[in-house]
Amino acid sequence: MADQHILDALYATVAARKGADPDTSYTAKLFAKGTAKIAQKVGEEGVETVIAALAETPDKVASESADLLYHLTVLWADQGVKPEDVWQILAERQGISGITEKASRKGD
Ligand SMILES: N=c1c2ncn([C@@H]3O[C@H](COP(=O)(O)OP(=O)(O)OP(=O)(O)O)[C@@H](O)[C@H]3O)c2ncn1[C@@H]1O[C@H](COP(=O)(O)O)[C@@H](O)[C@H]1O
Repeated sequence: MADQHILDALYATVAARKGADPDTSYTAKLFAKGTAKIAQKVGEEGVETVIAALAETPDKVASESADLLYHLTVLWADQGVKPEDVWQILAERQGISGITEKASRKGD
């Protein structure tokens, strides 16, 4: 457990809430509302993070970022995306400059 990333642990908790009682679990309530609501929450938390950056404090950016990451893990579980799928993509990108990658897409 010590070397498990907190997002992996959060994902495991979130995924285990599928089918749980919406009266006692906020995550179960989101799953019951469905993909559109879950995706909407990710968008809202993203916007709240942007607002915190533009008009509030670094502490608020951190707490909105935590809300965003939590809702993103709910979206992953809803979509059947596992954290390791995302980690794999990030690992494959390591060492590849975003500028180089963008240039390789020119003409797509
Ligand atoms: N990390 C979180 C987490 N971060 C934010 N939130 C909830 O996300 C909600 C976001 O706030 P909002 O004001 O947008 O919520 P709201 O107004 O009720 O949203 P609407 O659905 O009405 O749009 C709040 O209710 C927060 O409590 C979280 N809820 C749960 N977790 C984790 O998920 C675990 C399981 O939680 P339950 O499913 O509730 O047992 C917890 O132990 C935590 O580890």
